[in-house]
Formats: sequence, structure tokens, C-alpha cells
Amino acid sequence: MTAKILDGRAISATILDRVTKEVDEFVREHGRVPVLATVLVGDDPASHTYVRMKANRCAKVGMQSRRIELDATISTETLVAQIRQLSADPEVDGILLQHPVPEHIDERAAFEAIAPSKDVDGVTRTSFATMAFDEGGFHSATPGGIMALLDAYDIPLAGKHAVVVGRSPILGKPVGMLLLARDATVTYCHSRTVALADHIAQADVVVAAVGRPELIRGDWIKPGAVVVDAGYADNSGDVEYDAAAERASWITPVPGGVGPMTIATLIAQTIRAAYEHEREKA
Ligand SMILES: Nc1nc(=O)c2c([nH]1)NC[C@@H]1CN(c3ccc(C(=O)N[C@@H](CCC(=O)O)C(=O)O)cc3)C=[N+]21
Repeated sequence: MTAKILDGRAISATILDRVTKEVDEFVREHGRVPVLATVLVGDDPASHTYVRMKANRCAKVGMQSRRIELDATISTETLVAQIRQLSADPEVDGILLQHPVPEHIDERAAFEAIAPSKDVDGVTRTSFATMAFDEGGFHSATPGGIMALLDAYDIPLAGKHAVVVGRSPILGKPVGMLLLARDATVTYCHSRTVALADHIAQADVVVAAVGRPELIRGDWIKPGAVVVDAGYADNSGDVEYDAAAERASWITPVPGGVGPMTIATLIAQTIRAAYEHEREKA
């Protein structure tokens, strides 16, 4: 078997086309352009690239982005104050704080300074809780993008055994909960898991979200499984792609899979936030 491609580039383009129309309508209706504020701390080149891509995608759909770049040495308090200011700014619809922040900063405290109504990247406790209770809040961008990609290809999830590798608060943990909400049977694996290969071999759906290139070997994959690779360390995935593609029924490439879906989710949630802000004003 050779796997079919879950084409995140194509599906994200469809989403961004739809958002472009929504933005156009929003501007005509409300006489202003939606604004996404991006906050980047420090000078990690990969983080700069991602934030630039997000700003470019904003421009492409007709939204404005406001870039805030902060020195790597700033304190948690200063970062929190900056983000609170954006949360209080009526011109800002969405706020993205690029992860990771330098180690001396309390990243959780910084995320929590994002007003829930502006949490278009889905990183706050409020968003986590609404996601977990299926109450329609903003989804964490990568998990939301993964679900949209699976849905675009009508991948069945009910009753399937999904194995999520990784348990980070904005990726592994929430994607497992979204799969659970769709009636998958979910197993979480992580750095302390014993016999990872044996778990992967049981999976109908594998979601790899650890950031360790080629941690997951192709010959672990159960024939016919769906493989979603959310790894992006050094621009390579967590899955040994060629060997996995020989066994899988569907697979996400890196690049061109989960990455573009993450950005599309962020952008789609930003126009939604803008509409909700206008509704609150009315
Ligand atoms: N608060 C926060 N939210 C995030 O969503 C977030 C984050 N922090 N920190 C870093 C990760 C990483 N991330 C990516 C987004 C798009 C691509 C992407 O589109 N990559 C292209 C290739 C990139 C290239 O060509 O260089 C692709 O996969 O096709 C990758 C990685 C979002 N992240």
C-alpha cells in the first residue's frame, strides 16, 4: 500500500479563501479591518519565520497584523503587562504569543494574560476548558487544524484507536481530547512511555506531536493506519515518512501537512473573534 496524502496546503488554501470572503464582508459591514497581534520574545530564527508566515497569511486574507517583538531578557511581569495591554486594546481582535518563550519567563502566566475573547490561538485555560467541555470556544491552533484536515478527507474516527504521542498543553493533550470527543478510543504516549513501538502498532490513527525527528519508525505503523505528523523540529516531522507511507492509508507530509492547517485555524478563529467583538459592542 502506498498512502494517500492529507494535503494541508490545499485544504488550508480552501479555508483561507473562505476567510478572505468573510473578511471582505466584515470590512464592508463594520468599516474596520480585523487585527491580529503577534508577540514574539527573543530572536530564535525559526520562531521569527513562523510569526512572519502568520503575518503574511493575515495580509493574504485582508486582515491586519500588529507585530510586537520583545527582548529575550524581559521579565514575566513586563510580558504579562504587554499582553494585558493588548487584551484591553479595543482595536485588537486576536493575540498570539509565540511559543516557546525564554526559560526564565513563566509562559503559562503570559498565556493567561490573553483575554479569552482574543485567544484565537487557543492557549488559555478558558479555551482549554471550553474545548474539553465541547462548549464552542477557540481551539488550540494545531489540534484544531488537525481535526479540520481529518474532516476534510472524511476520515472516520468513531471507535478507532487513536494514539497520540506527546502531551503538551497546546498540542498533544488537547488533540487527544478532540479525538475523544469524536468517539475515538485514545491512548496518550509520552517520554516515559514503555514500549512506544507496541502502542503505535495498535493504532488506527497516529498523531505524532513530540518534536523529535523520525522518532516514530515507519515499520511500527499498522498497515492501513492514518498518520498525522505534527512535528516541526528543524523542519522535519516526528515520523519516518517514506517507510510510514508504505504502510499507512493516509499520511500528512512535512512540510505541507499540519503546519499550514495550524495557521489557517489561527486565521479563521481571528475573523470569528472580530465578529464576536462587534456583536458585543452592538
Ligand atoms: N503559540 C503558538 N502557537 C502555534 O501555533 C505555534 C507556536 N506557538 N510555536 C511554534 C509552533 C510551530 N508552528 C508552525 C506553524 C506553521 C508551520 C508551517 O506552516 N510550516 C510549513 C513549512 C515551513 C517552511 O517552509 O519553513 C509547512 O509545514 O508546510 C510550521 C509550524 C506553530 N506553532
